[in-house]
Amino acid sequence: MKNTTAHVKLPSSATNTSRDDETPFPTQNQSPPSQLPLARESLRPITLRFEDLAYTIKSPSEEENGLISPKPYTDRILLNGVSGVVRPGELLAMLGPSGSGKTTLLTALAGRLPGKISGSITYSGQPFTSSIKRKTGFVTQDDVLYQHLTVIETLTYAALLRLPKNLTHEEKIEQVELIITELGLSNCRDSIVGGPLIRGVSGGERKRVSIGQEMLVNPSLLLLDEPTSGLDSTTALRIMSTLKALAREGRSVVTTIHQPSSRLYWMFDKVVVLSDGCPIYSGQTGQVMEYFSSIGHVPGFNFMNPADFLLDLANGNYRL
Ligand SMILES: Nc1ncnc2c1ncn2[C@@H]1O[C@H](COP(=O)(O)OP(=O)(O)OP(=O)(O)O)[C@@H](O)[C@H]1O
Repeated sequence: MKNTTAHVKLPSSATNTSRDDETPFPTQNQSPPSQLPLARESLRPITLRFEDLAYTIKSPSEEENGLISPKPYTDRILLNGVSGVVRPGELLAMLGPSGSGKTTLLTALAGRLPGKISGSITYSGQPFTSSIKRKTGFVTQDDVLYQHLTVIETLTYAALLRLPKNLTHEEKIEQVELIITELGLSNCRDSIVGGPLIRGVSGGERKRVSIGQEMLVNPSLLLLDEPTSGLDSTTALRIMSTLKALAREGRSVVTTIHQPSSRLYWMFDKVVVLSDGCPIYSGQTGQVMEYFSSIGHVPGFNFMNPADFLLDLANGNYRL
């Protein structure tokens, strides 16, 4: 869906980009070690920084007044001037209406967007390389899992395929066991994953299996597309608590999310709010309301879920 209503366009100078950008978030790495050592290998923290990202695609021209356009293709801007930073230990959420560009931005950050992206994306100051790719986990919206395999079989096959050859078979199995415990999958470890025609694990467990597949390689950067979609609010909260714990172990975690409850919203350290590919806010979660009230936008009633307020803004339901 494309948002056609006028929305709050903020000049880039007005867009809040974390005032305390340079303050590292306290992570558990400074005290207890990570629970998920990839065969005793420690995490290498990644600071993900994206600045002034813009992405345009060529899309087939539409007819105007019944006349075929002289140009077969027109430029369509999917991202425009998006900036942000996520540090080890932080959980950043991308919010916005359907079609606002969240998946496009996440795919860009995962180094998987085809074509040219202008602006810069750096990973601890470096461009995207195969070494960064190895340290990045990417959980897509539509996970592909074999419906006849059990949870433990799914993760074991993924471990045997993805973990480096220098690990022994026992070490790979050890890694699978750690993930099963870490992600709370012990109760369903021997249940089949299932699919549209075969009843298997629950939606929340299935999501955790998808996250587990990416956790196998002990990623320093974890990117997730709508990990809570289709889940009830309690299960969504449990998944987000898991992601927050993974972040606090020293990972940088970025997730897209559609309509978080206020309990979920307050779990994020930072948010990027997109409207038609443009950022209307990028910064600390706790400063959102203060920022918008400083430029004349206040929620219609007290105790409004800040995420609902942000989505209203992104949909153009508030004007100056
Ligand atoms: N390769 C493409 N070709 C044409 N249009 C595209 C392409 N990729 C994305 N789009 C369009 O770009 C816009 C942003 O898509 P994107 O999937 O990033 O949105 P989103 O915010 O993640 O939406 P949702 O919440 O519904 O998943 C949409 O209008 C989509 O149709």
